[in-house]
Amino acid sequence: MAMEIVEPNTCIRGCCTSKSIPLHLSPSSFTLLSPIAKGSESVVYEAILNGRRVAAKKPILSTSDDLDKFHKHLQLLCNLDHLGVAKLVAAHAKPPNYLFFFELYEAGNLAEKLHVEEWSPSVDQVLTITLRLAKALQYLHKNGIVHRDVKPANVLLDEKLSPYLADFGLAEYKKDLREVNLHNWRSSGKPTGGFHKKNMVGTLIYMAPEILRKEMFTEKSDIYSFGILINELLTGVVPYTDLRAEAQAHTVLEMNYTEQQLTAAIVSSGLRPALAETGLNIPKSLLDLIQSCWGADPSKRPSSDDVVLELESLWQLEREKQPSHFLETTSISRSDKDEVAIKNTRDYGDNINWSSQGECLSKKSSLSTAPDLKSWSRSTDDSSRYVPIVSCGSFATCGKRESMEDTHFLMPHMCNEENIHLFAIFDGHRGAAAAEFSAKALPGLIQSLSSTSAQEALSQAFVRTDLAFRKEIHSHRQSNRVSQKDWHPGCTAIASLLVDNKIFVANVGDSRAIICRAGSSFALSKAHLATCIKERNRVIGEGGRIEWLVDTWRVAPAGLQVTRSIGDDDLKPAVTAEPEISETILSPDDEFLVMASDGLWDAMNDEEVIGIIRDTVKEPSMCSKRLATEAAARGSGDNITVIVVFLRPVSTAERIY
Ligand SMILES: Nc1ncnc2c1ncn2[C@@H]1O[C@H](COP(=O)(O)OP(=O)(O)OP(=O)(O)O)[C@@H](O)[C@H]1O
Ligand SMILES: [Mn+2]
Ligand SMILES: [Mn+2]
Repeated sequence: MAMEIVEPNTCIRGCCTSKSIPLHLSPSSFTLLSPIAKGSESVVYEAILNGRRVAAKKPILSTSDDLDKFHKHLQLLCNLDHLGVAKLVAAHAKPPNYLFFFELYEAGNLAEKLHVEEWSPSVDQVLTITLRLAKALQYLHKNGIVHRDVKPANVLLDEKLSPYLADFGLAEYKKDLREVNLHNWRSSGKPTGGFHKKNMVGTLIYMAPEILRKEMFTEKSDIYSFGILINELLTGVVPYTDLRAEAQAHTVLEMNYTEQQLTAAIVSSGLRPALAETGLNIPKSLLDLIQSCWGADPSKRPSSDDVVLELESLWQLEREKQPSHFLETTSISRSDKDEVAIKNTRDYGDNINWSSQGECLSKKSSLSTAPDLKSWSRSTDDSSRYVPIVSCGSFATCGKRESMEDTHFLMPHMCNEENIHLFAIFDGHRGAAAAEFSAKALPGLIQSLSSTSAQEALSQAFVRTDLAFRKEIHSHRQSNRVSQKDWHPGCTAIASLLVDNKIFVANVGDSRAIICRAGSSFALSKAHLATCIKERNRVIGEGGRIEWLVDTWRVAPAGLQVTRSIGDDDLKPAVTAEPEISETILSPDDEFLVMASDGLWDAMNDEEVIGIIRDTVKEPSMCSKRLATEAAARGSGDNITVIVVFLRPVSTAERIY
């Protein structure tokens, strides 16, 4: 879509110009939709520009200095054009709207990908990503620009997971750096927004020692940050929070480093994040490269040209190793506890993107009625009530299985409501289609039902997700996009909705949720399995068949162990999507909530789960990761997804160090 350029194509002051990027936009050409992220210096929205989905970055402009900065930022962005740099597609530089429009990068930023989704890239992926980013840095440095804020949160990913360097809010031309360096630049280096703000000491951990000492900033400082970033990609660990690297972790953990102490240790004692371990197929020369990038002396660090050359040769070597690598991964065997009686069922609908189908439904339903989640709070109008302070994290792994059929989402502060949070896990069977669809469809449906009670909204949303998914499958079957006519994918679903001091848990299937209350476990849901007499009778009462198949009671003929689910078209209505819902009032006794798919509960009981969280650093995603890893180590053969939600504030020291 080519956008019209109105001449003269300049900003209102005349200082920004571009041949290809439109700088005049009529107010009707764009619409801001929901916010994607709130940074320290801007809010980023999903937006529509001339009918196309884009990201709109709206800087927070409060002083005339900020306005000067906006123009400088725009001048710089107008001059950038590189495959590895987030693309500016248009800008609006007139009062009252100052907006940058960028290409929308669907997979979000690299920090969230690593630490929220717990993505662990292969060495090959790390090399592909870092090579592209190194080329972007090389391009900037060649053009006399230093980025000054290189970190995973400022790397955006498209759906193919190709990286784009973003956020030029602190970037400067080298020629202007002298002046900037004289200015106490730290005043502009605020901690970063969103996920980071909650979890770490801002940008500090990516800053080169010379900057921490408040000396000159050069392009070699970008190289330092880049070294930290490569290592973070390889380890999946937020710098200086590593628990696996015994020696360093202990200094950092036990000494309760403050921001200043950490700075001092980086500057004077050469403290660095724990280096990735060679054991994991990581080439030694990559580790050498990281260490030379984060060396203390800037003049000894490689230039971006050097880094590109080195990464290019490593990437080549890795490519040559590829074939044998593939052989290794395909020889893993599959053991399907749930699906012994089910024919091989994967891949039939592989050309369909079930996530985006679900998302469509979610969008449609949330647009149809303006959500008013506050109404759930209003119904409990005791103003003196206790309200938990929530922090959440998750971890998901496919474990010993070949494919991942679990999905989940975390929506703290849903729709920007301070005290409303939604968390859910879906465990797919007979393929991942239903789980992928439901994880995207459910949030919008729940929002659209905010005019009813919280229980009713949950219940209706489950039922409607099920109906919509089965309708979708049906229509694909009709249009022959699903090649296998008797393919009936399904999933379990568990959703916890926190509204002020109440928690509502809706469940179908065998995922579970518990809270730790005054030190003991308290179940918020119960599993729906054919081994449970009440469920068995219900299924039979609704015309279903229960048989002893292979090793246990199952719903026939498909052989499903769970008696409630979303999808499973062939077993409806007996295998219902109507959830059981519990309502629990929270008090200061309640420490944390744990939700997990059966992969966890098969390997440990409630007390063990609570015990493990007790002796893990109080950071929810680390707790989730430890639980899942422990369950896998104990032999759980299934996909494992864990969500941990702390219901009381944990001190920064407990959380980070
Ligand atoms: N084009 C985009 N596509 C998708 N997501 C984006 C895009 N631009 C920004 N985001 C999201 O918004 C977040 C903040 O963007 P950005 O870093 O540009 O803002 P900022 O206010 O400068 O933040 P910071 O706090 O890092 O200074 C990013 O980390 C990313 O998650
Ligand atoms: Mn940023
Ligand atoms: Mn920024």
